[in-house]
Amino acid sequence: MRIDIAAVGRLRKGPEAAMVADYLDRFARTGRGLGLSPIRVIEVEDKRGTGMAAEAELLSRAIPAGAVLVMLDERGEQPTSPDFARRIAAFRDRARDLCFVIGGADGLDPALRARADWQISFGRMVWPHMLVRVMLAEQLYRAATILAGSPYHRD
Ligand SMILES: C[S@@+](CC[C@H](N)C(=O)[O-])C[C@H]1O[C@@H](n2cnc3c(N)ncnc32)[C@H](O)[C@@H]1O
Repeated sequence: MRIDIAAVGRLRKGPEAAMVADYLDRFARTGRGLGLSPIRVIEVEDKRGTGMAAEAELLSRAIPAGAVLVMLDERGEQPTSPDFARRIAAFRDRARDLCFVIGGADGLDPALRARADWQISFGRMVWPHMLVRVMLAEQLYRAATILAGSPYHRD
């Protein structure tokens, strides 16, 4: 199963980039025996000033055809980590690829959000999009450890 993260903006070298790289590296190692390919991050230009619609256009072009669209949005569903892992496994078992989408400073264009197959939230507070990348990378790694039965996650 292929998992991509399509995100607005370029993550510069720094603590967030180091954390994302670390979690994605751990995911790649844990996911190898689980039928989960290494995660690819696709960055699109931050079009602050020209509006969300321009970013939505770039994101639409970046999203792989046929992928299940999982949008990150504070208004979305709040699954537990084990539920998140189970849902990923269910998509994998149906041979579906996933594309997680993270908006820019203005958020995700409503027309793009309307295309979501699943909207997930990391709580009702709004987080900076670069931190959301770190949180998503960690949750994906956590999901892989849950599916692998390793003791990283504790309820
Ligand atoms: C700074 S936020 C944009 C907030 C924007 N004002 C809005 O109303 O959507 C940038 C992106 O980070 C992600 N994000 C921020 N907070 C989030 C949360 N609590 N749960 C899930 N994703 C979140 C979303 O993808 C959002 O588009």
